[in-house]
Amino acid sequence: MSKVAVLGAGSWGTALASVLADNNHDVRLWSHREDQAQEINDHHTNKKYLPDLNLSENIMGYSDMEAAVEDVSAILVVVPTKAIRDVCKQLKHLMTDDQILIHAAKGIEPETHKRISEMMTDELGNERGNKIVVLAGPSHAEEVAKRQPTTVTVSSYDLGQAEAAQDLFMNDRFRVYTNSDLVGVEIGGALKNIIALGAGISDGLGYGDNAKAALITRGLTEIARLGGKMDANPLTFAGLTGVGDLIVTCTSQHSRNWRAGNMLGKGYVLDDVLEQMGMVVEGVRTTKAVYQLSRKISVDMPITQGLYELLFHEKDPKQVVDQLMNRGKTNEMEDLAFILKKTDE
Ligand SMILES: NC(=O)C1=CN([C@@H]2O[C@H](COP(=O)(O)OP(=O)(O)OC[C@H]3O[C@@H](n4cnc5c(N)ncnc54)[C@H](O)[C@@H]3O)[C@@H](O)[C@H]2O)C=CC1
Ligand SMILES: O=C(CO)COP(=O)(O)O
Repeated sequence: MSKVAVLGAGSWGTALASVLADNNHDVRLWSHREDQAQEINDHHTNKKYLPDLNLSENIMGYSDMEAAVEDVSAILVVVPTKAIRDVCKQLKHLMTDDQILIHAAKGIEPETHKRISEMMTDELGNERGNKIVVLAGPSHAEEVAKRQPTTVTVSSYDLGQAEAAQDLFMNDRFRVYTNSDLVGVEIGGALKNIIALGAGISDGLGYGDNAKAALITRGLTEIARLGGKMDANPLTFAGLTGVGDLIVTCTSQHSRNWRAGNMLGKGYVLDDVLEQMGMVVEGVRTTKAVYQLSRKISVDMPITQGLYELLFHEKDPKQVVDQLMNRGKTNEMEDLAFILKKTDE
């Protein structure tokens, strides 16, 4: 079996480390906090992020990145989007060409509007960048940690690398598909967090299932509209990393984005919500990034726009709902036509 380094010991890094350990790999779980690495080694727990999980003896905590990545066959980066560049800068001089590089983060960078693999490529160079694998899909850490059935997708410009990642993770509780559309997989994974914030707000306001179904469906349309413009394959949005992740994040109380939205809908202010969450809520920064990007490349994204105004200009949630409901008349088929056109090509 292989040695694998997992960089990032939050909830998702820890859950994925457990999947790897179940597959009998030797897992080095790196944290930038020494006390956390110590807790993993001394108590085989990571109480802050997954309080009910007893970690396998196959998982060792590391706070020294150099030691964590030495001689491993694969490196998995699982930190929030805002820490990706920092981690890659440290990693650049420590990794070797033969190591498989996977990331499992979901976000778009506000300043540059870049996807995670693009940010990593900036830091690590094109040669390395072309081999990066993304792992995404409907997968809350809390359920993966309990070994509940979960499906994800891995994608890379280099299919061989994606298949190698599939082999590392796949087991009878954690089913891994490949998909060659890296852009679509990353866009779906990042943008569903925006819509999940909206779904949480809708629930927090006391609206029902009709409103949530509308958000999910119309949210998917605007994700696919932006994705189409970014050269994603629109069919990807019908898959696990599109509608699959949208459903789980908009409907699960495990979702940090849904929970943050729910508090906003109940009237809490953003700073207090983020402080109370204590874990990353990627949708907030991604909303800003995607709103700006949509303006730059002229893609109509009314839900994202409403959420941007709510999050960054303190617009009242009810006013945002009114704004969405009172938009001009639209023909649904015309709206979706570009998907048919794209898949015909
Ligand atoms: N939690 C989940 O169920 C899932 C999360 N994800 C994605 O995985 C990524 C990580 O999320 P979570 O693990 O949930 O976050 P988290 O909030 O549970 O943990 C974040 C971890 O990153 C570490 N960190 C923060 N800044 C750092 C830095 N500058 N350098 C090194 N480490 C740093 C923190 O100490 C913490 O261990 C996000 O992009 C999230 O969207 C994707 C799928 C599922
Ligand atoms: O990406 C996720 C599930 O697939 C996790 O979503 P949250 O960050 O909203 O918890």
